[in-house]
Amino acid sequence: MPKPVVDYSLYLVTDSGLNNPSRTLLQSVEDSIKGGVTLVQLREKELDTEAFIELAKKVHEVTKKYNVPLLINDNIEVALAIDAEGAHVGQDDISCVEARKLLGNDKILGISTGTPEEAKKALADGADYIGIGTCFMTQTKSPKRTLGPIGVRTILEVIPKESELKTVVIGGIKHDNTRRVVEHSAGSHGRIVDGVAVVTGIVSASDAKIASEQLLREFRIGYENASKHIQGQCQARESVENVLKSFPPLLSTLREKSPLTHHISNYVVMNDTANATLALGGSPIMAPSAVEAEDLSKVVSSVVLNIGTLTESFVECMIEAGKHANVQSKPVIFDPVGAGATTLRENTTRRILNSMHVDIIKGNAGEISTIAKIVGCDTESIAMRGVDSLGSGFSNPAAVVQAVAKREKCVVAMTGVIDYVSDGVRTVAIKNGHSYQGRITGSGCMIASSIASFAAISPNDHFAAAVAGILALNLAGEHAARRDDVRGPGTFRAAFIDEIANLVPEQMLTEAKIETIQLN
Ligand SMILES: Nc1ncnc2c1ncn2[C@@H]1O[C@H](COP(=O)(O)OP(=O)(O)OP(=O)(O)O)[C@@H](O)[C@H]1O
Ligand SMILES: Cc1ncsc1CCO
Repeated sequence: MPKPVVDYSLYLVTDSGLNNPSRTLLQSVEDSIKGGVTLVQLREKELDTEAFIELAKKVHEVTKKYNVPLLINDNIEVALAIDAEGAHVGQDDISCVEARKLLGNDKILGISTGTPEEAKKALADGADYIGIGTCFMTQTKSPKRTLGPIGVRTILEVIPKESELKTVVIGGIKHDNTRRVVEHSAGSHGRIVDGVAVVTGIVSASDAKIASEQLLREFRIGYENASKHIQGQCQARESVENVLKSFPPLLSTLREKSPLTHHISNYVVMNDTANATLALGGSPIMAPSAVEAEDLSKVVSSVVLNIGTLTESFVECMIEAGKHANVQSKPVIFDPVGAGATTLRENTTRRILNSMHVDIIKGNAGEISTIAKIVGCDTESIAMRGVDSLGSGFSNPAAVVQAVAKREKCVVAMTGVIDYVSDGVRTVAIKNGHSYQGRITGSGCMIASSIASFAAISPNDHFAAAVAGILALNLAGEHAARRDDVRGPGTFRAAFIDEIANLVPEQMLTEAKIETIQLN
C-alpha cells in the first residue's frame, strides 16, 4: 500500500490520563474526528504491549471508519501489529533511522524536535514530519524551556522551502493561541507550519467535537493570515499620502469618542501617561491587576503594556491583558522600556512577545535593538544605560524598523531625535518634536499612550495610528517649547500637557514633517 497522503492541519494526540471522565477515549477520538481532526496519534505510556495492541485495534476501527490516519507513539511493534498508518518517536526513543527500517517506506514516520539541529537531523534521517515543541507549558510536559512562537519559527526556518518534510507545532496549543502560533510561524523562508498537534485542548474539553471545530477554524484563519503576510498583502494599505490626510479627522474622532485605554504602566510615568491620554482626548484606566484584565478587555478600546518598573504581578497582568485583548480584537501596544538593560527585562520582553500578538511595538533604539535580537533579525546592536538608549543609533534605522515589523507582522515605532515607523511595507521618518521631550522622563511612554488612543479609533490601520500618535505629541512638544512661560524641563512638562490638549486637528497636516522612506 502506498504511503497515505496526510492532512496535518489538526492532529489529535491522545492521553488516557487527561481524557475527560465524562466519556471514553474512543468517544473522544470519534467526536474529535467529527469535529475536524485530520490525524490521530495514540499515545499510551503506561500500557504493556498486549494491552496497547488491544486498545490500538479499537481506536484504529474508529479512525478507519473516517479515513483518518492513525499513528502509534513510541512503539513500532504495536504500529506494525495493527497495521497503523505510521508511528511517532521522541528524541529519547528508538532512532528515526531505526524506526524507518522497521516500519518500511510505506508508513508515516514523525519525530519530536526542539532545536534546529534536531530538525535538520530528522530531515536527513528520512522523517515524514516533525513535531516542533514544546511551544507553551502544558500539563503533559514540563520542559526546562518553552519555544514560544518565535522559537517555533526559528526551527521552521532551517527547513528548506522545497523540502517535503511536514511540520506540526505541539505543546499547550489551545483555541486562543492557535491562530497566533500559526500566523507567527511564517518567516523569511516562506514556510508555515502544516498543522497543530493538540492533547489537552481536545481530550480534556467538555465537548471534543466543538473543541476540534474551533481549533481547526483557528488553524485555518492563522494559515490564511500567514499566507497573506508572506505575500505582503495582509492589509489593504493606504498610501502614506492618504494616511497623512486622514490625521485631522482622526484626531477629531478621537476627541469625540474618547476611547478607553487600559494601561499597565510603570510607577514613574503612570500619572503623566494618564494626563497625556486625557489631554489628547482619550480616557485612561491604570489597572495593574491580572484579576480584572478579562473584564477590562471587554470594555476598553486598546491596551498599553509598559515594562518600566517590572514586578512579577505586573507581568502576569500584562500577559492576561494581552491575551484577552487578542481574543477581543483590541489593539495591544507594547512599550519594552529598558528591554536591553537587564536579563530580566530581555526575558520578559521575550515572554510577552511569545504570549500574545502585539499590534504595535514602540521603543527607543536600544529597546528596538533588543527586540530585533529576540525575534532573530540580523541588525547591529545598540547599547542601553538603564531606560535610555546610548550612542547615535542605528546606521540605517529605517531598515531596522521595517525588518522587525515585517518579521513580527506588526507595526514598529522607534523614537529618538527622528522617529521611524514601519508596518513592514510602508516606512516613514517623523522629523517633528523638541529636545525638551528627551529631557523629561516618560515622553516615550506618553507616546505609547497616544498611539494607543489613535489605534483604538484606527483599528484597521495601526501604521496610521502609530504615526499619528507620535506626530500629535511631537507637535505639542514643539508648541510647548515655544511658549514664553517654559523655562526648563519642569515648566515644559506642564506646558506639554496643555499643548496636547490645545492641538488643533488641522495642525496635524500643516505642521507635519514626515518623509516616506523607500527601501528595497
Ligand atoms: N532631540 C529631540 N528632538 C526632537 N524630538 C525628540 C528629541 N528627543 C526626544 N524627542 C521626542 O521625544 C519622544 C520620546 O522619545 P525618546 O526616544 O526620548 O523616548 P524614551 O527614551 O522611550 O523615553 P522615556 O523612556 O523617558 O519614556 C519622541 O517623540 C521623540 O521624537
Ligand atoms: C526612569 C524610569 N525607570 C523605570 S521606568 C522609567 C520611566 C521611563 O520610562
